[in-house]
Amino acid sequence: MGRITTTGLSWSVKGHRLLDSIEMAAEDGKIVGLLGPNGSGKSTLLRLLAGLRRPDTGTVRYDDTSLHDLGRRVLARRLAVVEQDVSAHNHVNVRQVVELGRTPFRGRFDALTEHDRRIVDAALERTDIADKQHQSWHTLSGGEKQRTQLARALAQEPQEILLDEPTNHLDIRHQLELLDLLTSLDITCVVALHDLNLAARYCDHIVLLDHGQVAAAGVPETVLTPDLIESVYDVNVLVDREPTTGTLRITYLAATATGTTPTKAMQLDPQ
Ligand SMILES: Nc1ncnc2c1ncn2[C@@H]1O[C@H](COP(=O)(O)OP(=O)(O)OP(=O)(O)O)[C@@H](O)[C@H]1O
Repeated sequence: MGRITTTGLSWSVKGHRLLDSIEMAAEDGKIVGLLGPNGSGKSTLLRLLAGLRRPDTGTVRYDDTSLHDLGRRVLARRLAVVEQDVSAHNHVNVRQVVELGRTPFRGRFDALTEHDRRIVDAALERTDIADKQHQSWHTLSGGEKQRTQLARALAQEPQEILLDEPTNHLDIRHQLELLDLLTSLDITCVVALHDLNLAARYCDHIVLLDHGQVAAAGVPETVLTPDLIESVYDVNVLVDREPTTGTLRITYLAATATGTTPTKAMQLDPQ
């Protein structure tokens, strides 16, 4: 089991409604993509799903239990969160960061067991970061930090993972590997993404946010249409299928919003 649902979820700051009546469902073992322009509410929604913010109205449910009724420790044992701005881990190496994933299963002063160590080894291998396990966290590249954070999440052996733009620092191979890995796991994933082609290829279900509201939700074919993409992102696109795999393919043609059209001054001087 690992179903996440929300009903009527709203959240405001200083009178500004940043999320408005969000209804969404992430079914067991599926990958749900949260899409939307900058500031549309993806990270905020992930924080509400993680219980890091309390909604003004509405409920988040894990299976049939509301987040409010799940104890912190129970939640920590089933839910992993991979945040966008990774908090600093000072004076620790990669392996020690990944070992943090075992914290919810240990007593405060308990040493890691052999079982814990095997899980940490497997997580380091699966995320291709094992060769850096003794390197200091603060010396890692952005992509290595992201892979380490994912390894920590996997070491938690969660039923659900929330990921905020987990591919933004990754090179192309590691982007594909990360999403292939998520696909291969039997874990419910809610993942904020900017790359519509990655979303089309890997997500079972997409929730498209616009100004804190759900503009559309469904399988990639029904959400990633030229009309919806233009109305939410102000970009003209061509949507077709990649001929060898048949995957939906989005080609960006031009920004349509007046504010984002290149001005004369931004264009190359022909002389
Ligand atoms: N604590 C806060 N106080 C004031 N405004 C906030 C707060 N948290 C979020 N916001 C605003 O809410 C909006 C949604 O932010 P959020 O980070 O959820 O967007 P996002 O879709 O994740 O954007 P991005 O793609 O840029 O990461 C933004 O306009 C942001 O400035």
